[in-house]
Amino acid sequence: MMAGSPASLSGQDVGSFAYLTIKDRIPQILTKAIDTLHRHKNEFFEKHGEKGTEAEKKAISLLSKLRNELQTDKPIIPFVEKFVDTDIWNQYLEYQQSLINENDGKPRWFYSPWLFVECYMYRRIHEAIIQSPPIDDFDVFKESKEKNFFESQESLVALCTHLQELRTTIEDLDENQLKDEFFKLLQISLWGNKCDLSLSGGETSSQRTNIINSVEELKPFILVNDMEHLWSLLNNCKKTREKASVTRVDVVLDNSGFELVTDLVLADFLLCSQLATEIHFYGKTIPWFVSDTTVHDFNWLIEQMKGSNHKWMSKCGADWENSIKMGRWVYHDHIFWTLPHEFCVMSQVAPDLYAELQKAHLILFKGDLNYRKLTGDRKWACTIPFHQALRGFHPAPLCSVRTLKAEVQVGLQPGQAEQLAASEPNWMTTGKYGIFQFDGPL
Ligand SMILES: O=P(O)(O)OC[C@H]1O[C@](O)(CO)[C@@H](O)[C@@H]1O
Ligand SMILES: [Mn+2]
Repeated sequence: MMAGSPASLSGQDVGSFAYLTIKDRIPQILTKAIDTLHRHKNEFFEKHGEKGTEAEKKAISLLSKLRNELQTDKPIIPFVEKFVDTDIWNQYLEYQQSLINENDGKPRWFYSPWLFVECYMYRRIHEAIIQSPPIDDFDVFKESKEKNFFESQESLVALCTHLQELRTTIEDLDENQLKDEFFKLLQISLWGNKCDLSLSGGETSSQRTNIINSVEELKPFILVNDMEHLWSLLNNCKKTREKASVTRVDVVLDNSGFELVTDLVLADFLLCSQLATEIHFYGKTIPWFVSDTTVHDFNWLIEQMKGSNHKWMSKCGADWENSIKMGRWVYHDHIFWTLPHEFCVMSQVAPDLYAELQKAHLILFKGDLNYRKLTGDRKWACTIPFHQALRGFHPAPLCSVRTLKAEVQVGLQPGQAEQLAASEPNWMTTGKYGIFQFDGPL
């Protein structure tokens, strides 16, 4: 731990959101994963015969064992199955062990940092699956991610229609109108983050109302609003860039389904408004926090949209496929995103990724988990500056776009947190509030 940084959020604090997540939400997610495997039994048999049935049983028994370890607060055990990140994970487990001063103290579910044990849980789900060939490429969360997409159809159609209309008039917009549109699509992408499936324990959390009409009403719930900085930065790039030179915006993606579409709509707008010339996306290499985007989800969603019988939705799908083909959109994978590390160690743990991010003019970090990793998921006072909480993580100008779902928030005005807490004790964890929090030279 770096000197001067506060303790990590953890299940030690009985009654905290971290505690309740480990006690209730995580076991619920495990139970759901087990149930999903069970329901796919016939499919595994049809595909692989007896071997498929055996694999299903094995995966279920590994997950049941995991749930039992968690519920009885057993020590965190090392990973056994060889995978690209197994050694790094096991080293991290040793590091967590080294932080414990007691003799023979072992990292445990309710004792260790919440960020660590929650990431560990998802990595163990992955281990259970890869230990169970031939179903070792099964994504236990795929179904819920797809359901979220289908249940949000109406709102997505409205969003795609809005984007396509905007594209036909974009040339005629003056600077102020363009800025208004930029702000609108940013806010849609922010509120898209309400729809993750991990907070709801894997239950559906789709977008059923037309989000475009809600943007104005939701404005009072934005606690930190640095949208103006994002505009000045990108508008400046646009005005000063030479012909053929690049303005690159990187988006560290969060959830698939509705949220992903809001991110892609924003990305589309950034290119057609010429606020950016290139967009780079980062997704997860393994199924993560239920709804996080993997490359399969990314491609699946674009394919689905392309095949939609709604004219504008299918146009979006086709345009986006083309952006990828032309290299204006680039998708990146990196194992770092599914490690438990705080971002302040990225330059040491994943220097290649850090170097990649340094090429961006602006990085958007979507979602709550990314915010927890940006700030280290620590008990910061709500008023300490964001820059300080980043503890040296400054690859490029960056902005967190997240709705609040964990008890960490920095950079608030004095008194702001107290005022919120007085009227709403759970203001930090319901996803009702959101932030655009920027760090970078102004
Ligand atoms: O998809 P997001 O916005 O990263 O949110 C995932 C969130 O789910 C939770 O883990 C709940 O378990 C949050 O606390 C966590 O940060
Ligand atoms: Mn997520």
